[in-house]
Amino acid sequence: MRQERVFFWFHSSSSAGGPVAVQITREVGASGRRFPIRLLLRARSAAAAMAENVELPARLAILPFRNKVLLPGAIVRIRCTSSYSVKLVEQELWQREEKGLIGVLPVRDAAEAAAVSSVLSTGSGTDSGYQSTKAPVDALDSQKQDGKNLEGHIHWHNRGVAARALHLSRGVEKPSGRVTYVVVLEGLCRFSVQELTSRGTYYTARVSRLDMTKSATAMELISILEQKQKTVGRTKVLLETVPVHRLADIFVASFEISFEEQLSMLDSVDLKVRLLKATELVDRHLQSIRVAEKITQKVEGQLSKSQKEFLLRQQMRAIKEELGDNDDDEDDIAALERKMQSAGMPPNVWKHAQRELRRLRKMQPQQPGYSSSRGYLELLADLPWQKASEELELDLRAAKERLDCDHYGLIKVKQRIIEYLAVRKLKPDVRGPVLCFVGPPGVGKTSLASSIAAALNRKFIRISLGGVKDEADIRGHRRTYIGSMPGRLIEGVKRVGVCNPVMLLDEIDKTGSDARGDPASALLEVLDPEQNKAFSDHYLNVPFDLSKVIFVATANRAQPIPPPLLDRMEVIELPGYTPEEKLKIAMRHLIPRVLDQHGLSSDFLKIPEAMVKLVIQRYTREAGVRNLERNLAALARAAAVRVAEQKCALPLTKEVQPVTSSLLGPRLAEGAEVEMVDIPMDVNGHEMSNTLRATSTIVVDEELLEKVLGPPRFDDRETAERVASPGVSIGLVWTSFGGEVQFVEATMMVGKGDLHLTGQLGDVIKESAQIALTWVRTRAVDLKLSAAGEKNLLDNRDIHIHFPAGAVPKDGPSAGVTLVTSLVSLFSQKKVRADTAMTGEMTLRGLVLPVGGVKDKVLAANRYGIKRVILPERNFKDLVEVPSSILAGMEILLAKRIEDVLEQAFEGGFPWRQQAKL
Ligand SMILES: Nc1ncnc2c1ncn2[C@@H]1O[C@H](COP(=O)(O)OP(=O)(O)OP(=O)(O)O)[C@@H](O)[C@H]1O
Repeated sequence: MRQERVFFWFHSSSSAGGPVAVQITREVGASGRRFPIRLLLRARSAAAAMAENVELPARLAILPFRNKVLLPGAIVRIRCTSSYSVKLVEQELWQREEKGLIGVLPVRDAAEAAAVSSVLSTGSGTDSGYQSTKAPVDALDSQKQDGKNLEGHIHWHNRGVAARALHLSRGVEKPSGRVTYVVVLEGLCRFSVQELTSRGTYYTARVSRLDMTKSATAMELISILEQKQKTVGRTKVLLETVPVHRLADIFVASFEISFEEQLSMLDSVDLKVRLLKATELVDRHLQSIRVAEKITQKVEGQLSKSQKEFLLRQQMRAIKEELGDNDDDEDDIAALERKMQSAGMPPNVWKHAQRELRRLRKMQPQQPGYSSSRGYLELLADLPWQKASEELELDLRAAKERLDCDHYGLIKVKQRIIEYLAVRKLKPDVRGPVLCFVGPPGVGKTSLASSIAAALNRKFIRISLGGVKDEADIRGHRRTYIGSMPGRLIEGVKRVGVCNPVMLLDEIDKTGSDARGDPASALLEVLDPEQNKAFSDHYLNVPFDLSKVIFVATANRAQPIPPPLLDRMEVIELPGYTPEEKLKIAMRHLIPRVLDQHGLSSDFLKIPEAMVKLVIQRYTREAGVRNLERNLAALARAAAVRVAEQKCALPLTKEVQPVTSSLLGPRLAEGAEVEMVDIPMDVNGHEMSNTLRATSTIVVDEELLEKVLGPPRFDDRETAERVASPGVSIGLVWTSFGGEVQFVEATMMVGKGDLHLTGQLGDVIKESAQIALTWVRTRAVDLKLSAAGEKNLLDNRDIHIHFPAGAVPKDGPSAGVTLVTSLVSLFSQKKVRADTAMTGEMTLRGLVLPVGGVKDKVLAANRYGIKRVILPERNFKDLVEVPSSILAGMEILLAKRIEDVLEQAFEGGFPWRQQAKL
């Protein structure tokens, strides 16, 4: 058991008074366990008053304090274990009825005393000389030196303090049976030693009280002292209740001062001297506190806020570690904070993030909001607030080369892209229009956008908007929703990791609106350069700057795009490819890519041009090249299987040529030696490839084509078969897949003249059907469509018109003339020509209006092997777009009126000139 001193700092509320230290002594067990501190200040004030009236006996038993002074007013708790002190306490305090007084006398070793006495005796401010009594002591022990004897020569100080016991407790140690005491002593008044005598085991001294002398200056000093020590709480109570002349002792007792200073305080009997000394000590103490404060402030000032935070966090971490509270989660949060710090958020976002982080810190991981809060902060930390890919000086020639290298044809489109890039080069922060590539699937819209990104040395991200009907898909859900997420744009930016990517808004025409809001209006904000500087995502809840992003949009058709959105974009149309273009694309781009994707090279697989042509004609009927690419990939897969099989078979003999078991069989049967060859093979299998090169190159022929791709899916006989009966006509329409050939079938039965329409038709096409029927009915007589005497024939029949490919939704006005032709064919029972397709919108007056997508429509007819196309006359100028190679093999007929269409559509001229056969 040992003792330690504990200081309590009472801080003044005013700036003038510094902190006041109150010292308490407490015990520390052998194991290091600290016993609770009992603050005895309350007792002091009452005791201080009593000390004034204390009657000092002539003799006092003397308890020596080694290197320590007990001052009047101070309280100390000591543990007595030596026989000297135990005896003294037992006889003087324990066994007495009324609690007696004992004298506490400082002692020190003789050598030490000799060294200091000379200094002290001449020192100023001491009102009495330093005289020590030299006496041999056998066994002296005080509070600390348990079991240690004060042997040899020691110096007794000639002044001490009478003390009384405030508390006394007795203990018996087991198994030794040794008695110990714990005494709480309070210093009362000073005395001087007249004579020191040994009385059995301990000393007694004849003493005389040293009374202080009051002086006016002392009171003045006390008032200064009081000013300086404006304290709170218990210390204040102490100041108010303790007589002023005792304060000096009390304060000094609570300071950490040297033994010499303590002695000199003890020796200062005169109040004036004592207070002067106390003031000096208090001053010194205050100064040291102020200096310490100043230093701390200076250091604090130098530390930036974040450094300070870092230090505090480190401390907190250390404390938690000490408490065993430091789990992985804390580490995670610290890592998250580091990540947030390096994310480069703008100040307002950083503040917001800090607030959220503080919330997260207070939460337990099991708490419901924890993971959502964490996910949110992760997003904030992951978003590229500042991070951008470095834009190199744009080399237009290189960009052009890149576009040419990636894409065949598309000359106009590439030209427009180069113009766009040139403007960006001259004015990098230009708020140019958003490019929107419109065209059927597989014509290279996506790959063009990625080429733009490559040319600008920016990252590329594709955001699919197909089927997005909910505004929240674009803007995210508010965090109040369970499972809320950021919108696709913010998610995309997070994924790409830079704030200036090329962002492809794919299939912008496929967004729709419903009760859950309008995604197009959110897109308006995104595409508006004025607004996208502070794009607000509901989940993110803080603005994000999208102005550095280059947006490119794609759509299959421009028509469904809401006009305000279309207005913000520059539409670049990519029409479908002609068979020749497809062939070139396949030979130059698709085949090398497909071979590469399948780990093959042209040494293994050769697809001759003629075969590619066959694939285009017989296995695909599309505007783009996606299916073509798919079919080529199927060929490559089949080849890969063969090559892999050959790899297994080859090691049998090096003479195997070609590697087939049919050849190998007879040779082995003849008894030829089979020589085993080791074919060295590196990691990429190059050696193997070289060996195989000589042996087998698969060349695709018609047979292999059918084997792999199956029987041809399309041929030119289809149209002839489908228009084999009256009532069927061939139209050309424009769908999201580009130009298409659309058959229209009409039939009639006895009824009330109703019109039935089937085939997933939209409102516009339904209305076209009504218009067409009305047109035909009103002209039935002129057209000689009804038999004599059966004027109302058409009124007594129900008409059913069906558009095959019933699963595909259809809409648009350009089926008008096709519908009329189909009805006329039905009523006249004449077949339309199988080699003729038509397109054109009609009105009730019968005019054929110009239509859009002429090039695509002509290309579609070409794909179906249709040789004649009837177009409204006004579409004449659009024919320039149609490649001459296509036009060369076709007959384009221009119609001014519907009658012109009818005249061309039927075999043998005008059907209405003949008698209708109903
Ligand atoms: N002119 C071309 N030159 C070379 N390759 C092309 C060309 N046009 C298309 N391709 C290739 O065809 C494939 C399909 O193109 P892409 O995915 O860009 O089509 P898309 O028009 O974006 O289709 P979707 O509308 O379905 O998104 C890609 O592999 C692309 O490289």
